[in-house]
Amino acid sequence: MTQSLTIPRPDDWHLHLRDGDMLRAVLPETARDFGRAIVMPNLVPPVLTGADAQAYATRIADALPAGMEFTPLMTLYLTEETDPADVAAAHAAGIVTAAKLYPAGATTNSSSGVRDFTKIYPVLEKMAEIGMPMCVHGEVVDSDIDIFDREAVFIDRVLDPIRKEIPDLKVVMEHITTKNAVDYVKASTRNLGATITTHHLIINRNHILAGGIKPHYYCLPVAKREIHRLALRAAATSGDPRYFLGTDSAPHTDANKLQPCGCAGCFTATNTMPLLAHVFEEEDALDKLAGFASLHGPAYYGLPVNAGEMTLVKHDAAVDFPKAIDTVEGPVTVFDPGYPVHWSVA
Ligand SMILES: NC(=O)N[C@@H](CC(=O)O)C(=O)O
Ligand SMILES: [Zn+2]
Ligand SMILES: [Zn+2]
Repeated sequence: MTQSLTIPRPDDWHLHLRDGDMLRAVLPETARDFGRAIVMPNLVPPVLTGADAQAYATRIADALPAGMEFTPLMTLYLTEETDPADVAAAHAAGIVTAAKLYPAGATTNSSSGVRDFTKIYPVLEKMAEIGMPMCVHGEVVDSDIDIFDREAVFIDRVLDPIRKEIPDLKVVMEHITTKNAVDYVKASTRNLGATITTHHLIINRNHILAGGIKPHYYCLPVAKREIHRLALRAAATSGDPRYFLGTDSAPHTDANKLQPCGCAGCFTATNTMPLLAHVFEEEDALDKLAGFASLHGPAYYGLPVNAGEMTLVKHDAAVDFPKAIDTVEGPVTVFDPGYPVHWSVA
């Protein structure tokens, strides 16, 4: 029996497109399925100013293959030196949609991020005033905090104080990985949403570590215990509009992943929508996929839903996805859920 599901064309509310040859290789993987994406600013050097964002948006447009339609929603990388006036001007000009807070040292290319969060209060106040969302990588970096606790501690020590100080600031907790984050979002009354990745709905920390180390499952924030994965699945499939898809698809070449000190990131742009159909079907929640992937994100960001549609089809036979995509720098392995998937995009 062939089953199908049609939803409005989805968006990706957290994506790494990189630059140069890597951008050209990975952009079609996203543009094929997604209308828009919030494009992360953690390039080297980072996207710091409105002018940087404008230039990066142009490079993305130039890299888009003819005939594909895709709108990058640009972000600025917050530092202790970010100029509130530049942020406001770039937002008013429609160049940027949001600004991203990286605690310094928390993740890939975050060394220019923030150490003293009070230093960015002026820019956050300006963002609150103009209705510009702050996206946040929510992990503390203290070496005495266990890596599996870094998200929960960030909520208590950093995020909640910022939200209490600036309650009008619209916040998106990016790539949440814990029940603590799910509950924190659920308990909020306004100005808080969260993105959830595809891979955190599929893997827990056993998948990374049991039976041999799996570098392709290593990302940040690192996948947690099973109770957290289950909380994320419940949130994503609940229909609650505060949770929406942000794949955090983060391409690194195999050469950079398969190292004594390998890079963090899972590359899911290629097969995210079939994987989500699989997950939502398992949760008996296929009727909630449109909300999670296509409706809640635009509603939170105050943008229209995409005009087009996507149809997902379930096949009797398992579907083959590419194992890797080729780039000039070498192959980038596509996330493998470790089980057969029967869904594809029509
Ligand atoms: N998620 C990751 O593991 N990696 C991301 C950075 C990030 O989103 O934290 C990357 O840029 O590679
Ligand atoms: Zn991150
Ligand atoms: Zn990311």
